Amino acid sequence: MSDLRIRGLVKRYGNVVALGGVDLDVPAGSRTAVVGASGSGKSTLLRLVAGFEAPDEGTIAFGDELLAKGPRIIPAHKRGIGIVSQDGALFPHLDIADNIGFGLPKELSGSRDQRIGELLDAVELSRSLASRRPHQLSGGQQQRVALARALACRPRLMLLDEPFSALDASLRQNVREVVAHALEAAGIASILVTHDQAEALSFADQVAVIRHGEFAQVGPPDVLYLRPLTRETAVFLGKAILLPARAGEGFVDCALGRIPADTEGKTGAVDVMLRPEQVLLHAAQPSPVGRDGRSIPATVKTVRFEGADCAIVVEIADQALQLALKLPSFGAPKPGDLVHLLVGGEAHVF
Ligand SMILES: Nc1ncnc2c1ncn2[C@@H]1O[C@H](COP(=O)(O)OP(=O)(O)OP(=O)(O)O)[C@@H](O)[C@H]1O
Repeated sequence: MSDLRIRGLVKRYGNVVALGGVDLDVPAGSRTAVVGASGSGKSTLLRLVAGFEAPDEGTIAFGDELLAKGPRIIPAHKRGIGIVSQDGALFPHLDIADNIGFGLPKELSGSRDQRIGELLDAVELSRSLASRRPHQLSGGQQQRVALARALACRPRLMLLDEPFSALDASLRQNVREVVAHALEAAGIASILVTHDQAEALSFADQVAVIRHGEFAQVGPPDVLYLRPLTRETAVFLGKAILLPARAGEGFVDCALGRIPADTEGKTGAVDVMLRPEQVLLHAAQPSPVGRDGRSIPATVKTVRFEGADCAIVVEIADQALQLALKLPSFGAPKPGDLVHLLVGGEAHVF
């Protein structure tokens, strides 16, 4: 199986540059997520890869096979690419078996039922649902049928266009895991477009952050989350604590004391980023460790219960600095409590 290679892809709509020259490699069997705000160019990229539209410039290829070279394109139905859209787009007048069977080659007639059964298994749906119509299934079940239908023709790439966005939060995670597992089992590469950062980070091996038609950063999810190239990407991907600091070799001095950091040759005044979950909170000891030690005394200002976690604001007294943290609700402190802050892991230096 070949990798998908996108080079210098440009798409304009009149004066609007929807894609400003993007490069992307999607290795065979891997999962890529493209995440960006509304209007950033996600759907445009998907439409060009699917073959629904032609680029103005650039190439899309599988190995040596060119799918698009500027406006000259291979049509969508000859690309071997499957698509699952936001609403699943199942045929309402066909039952589930026929919806899935729609994608199967005609010559398969004898083993058709067997294959439909296997596809239902692959997306973890009971075979007993085969005779129902789409409206007799839940939203999550419908999306799994949509995936089964798209898997039926054994595509070399699956495009997932916000397929989980209409589902409620707990179901979304479950369907996402089923989809990821089914794609992995079938060895099919995928591109998920989403505006949901957590979804992108948890689904993919590779995440591309798109902004104004260009990739701000492409890489493994943990690298993007912990080592974003810019502050903008840092705050787009999750809550961030941004602090001024002075960098030495492998560490920084900041309001949270001296902490290890990926300084990579940078010295002097820098900005650093920590994720809130890196700041751990301990009940104050009888003799607090001072700023020159490893933990920093602080006062809890507010605690907001959010279920499993709670949002806590602490103030580092002598710095008049407030930090917003996230902690497990179980055993959380109360407003007014004196606590110690201890940083886990490295700070990221910009
Ligand atoms: N057919 C079109 N004609 C004119 N402009 C378009 C067309 N399609 C997209 N655009 C513009 O191109 C830009 C990128 O649009 P695109 O739909 O790719 O964004 P998106 O990231 O998918 O947004 P959303 O998350 O809201 O779906 C936007 O500025 C949009 O207005």
